[in-house]
Amino acid sequence: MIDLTKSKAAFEEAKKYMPGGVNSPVRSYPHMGCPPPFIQEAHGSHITDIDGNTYIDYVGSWGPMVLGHAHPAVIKAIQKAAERSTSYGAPTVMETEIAELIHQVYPSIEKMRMVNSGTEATMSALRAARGYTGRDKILKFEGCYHGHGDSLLVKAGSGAATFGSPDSAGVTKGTAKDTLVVPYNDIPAFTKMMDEKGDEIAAVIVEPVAGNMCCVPPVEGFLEALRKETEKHGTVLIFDEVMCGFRTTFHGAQARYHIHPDMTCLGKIIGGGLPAAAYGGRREIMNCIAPDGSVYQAGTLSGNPLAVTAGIETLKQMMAIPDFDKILEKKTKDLLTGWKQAADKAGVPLVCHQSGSMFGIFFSEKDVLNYHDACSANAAQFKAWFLSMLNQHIYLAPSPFETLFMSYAHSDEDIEKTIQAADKAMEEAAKVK
Ligand SMILES: Cc1ncc(COP(=O)(O)O)c(C=O)c1O
Ligand SMILES: N[C@H](C=O)CCC(=O)O
Repeated sequence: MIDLTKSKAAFEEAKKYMPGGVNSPVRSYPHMGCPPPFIQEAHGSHITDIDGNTYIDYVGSWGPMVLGHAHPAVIKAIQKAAERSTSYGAPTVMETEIAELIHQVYPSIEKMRMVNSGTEATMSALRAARGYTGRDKILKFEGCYHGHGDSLLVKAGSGAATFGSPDSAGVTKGTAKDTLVVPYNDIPAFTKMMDEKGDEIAAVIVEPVAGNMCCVPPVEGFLEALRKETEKHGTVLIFDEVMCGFRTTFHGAQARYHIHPDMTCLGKIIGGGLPAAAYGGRREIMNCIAPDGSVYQAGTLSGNPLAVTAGIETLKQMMAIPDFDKILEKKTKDLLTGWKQAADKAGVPLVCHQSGSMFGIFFSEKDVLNYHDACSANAAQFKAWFLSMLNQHIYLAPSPFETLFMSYAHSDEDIEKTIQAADKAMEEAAKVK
């Protein structure tokens, strides 16, 4: 068993001053039966806690650390930028540089605006879509998480699902009534809703690869149906690629599935581990944003020079490695193949999902296509698996609703060690019904 004495004490102290002792709920290790390791530092594929335990990390700060932690080139670029000041609140050339870079990789993003979090990106994209169409309603999918904006905390995934509060308290009935919800991957339910209400719906927002009910890729025809129906009804189609952007493929889910959304939200990787996100899309829609148009959206720290520098350096490092996304996809596949073999050996039914370098497993006999299926997976087996992996120094997300991430820094040796640990962890899961 790993020793978490110092983390336990730090957690108790933190709980005196912060709700749940954390600044984001899932970090509190809900229902996992151990305190969260409090982190000291992280390098490459490894993360170390204040008790001195070092783990192989598959959380990667929930996605951004695609190059691994403390990548030397990214750190150097941030240090140099910091010497020139940490914020200007005024335009810089580097903001145009990152917008051009992103446009190159995501041609559907003709114009974009930088913000500080994925939450701001989706919230602002929805406001833009409402301003552009003059409509109030939006449609989202059950189990998808788009950050904690009021209108999106309806049937939400991620921590909202983990804590059993997918419909958050504090969201007014008035706000919630404008959010329509349909099961993910359910083409008939979606088409029916669009037939009935399509002309009132400003935007359909979707995680094109869902990553907040663990990892659930779209079924064949789902994203195509979204594109077809939104076009028919003059509804803005928003791809929330905050998580799956640069991971499903370097060019996102929109390239993998050949769908051109009207708007895209990005985050995580584009800040290189610092707070940055962006929303953008068709020029005609983005021209509605102030100061060009009447949809207001602003930010004191938007386009922050440290975050933009870290983002540009991260993207450039990724672009400099041929087949970067394919390399990560292969590492991920190798890992999941080993986990599946471990599960088969232990007689544990396991469903493995992957999209590029994002991945997840379900303790389930049948495939998982939506939030209902994800909720039906065996939570007790997940807990046994998770604790065994942690005790073997493998750092996974402490919830069956979260996705895991591979980084370039993960070596073959890391993957081999993680597969060996899975042998024992699956045996532990097998003991639980
Ligand atoms: C798909 C998706 N959209 C939006 C968000 C919100 O981003 P943030 O946590 O940066 O506000 C997240 C993650 O939290 C996410 O996974
Ligand atoms: N699933 C969330 C984002 O992707 C995890 C981040 C958080 O809630 O802290």
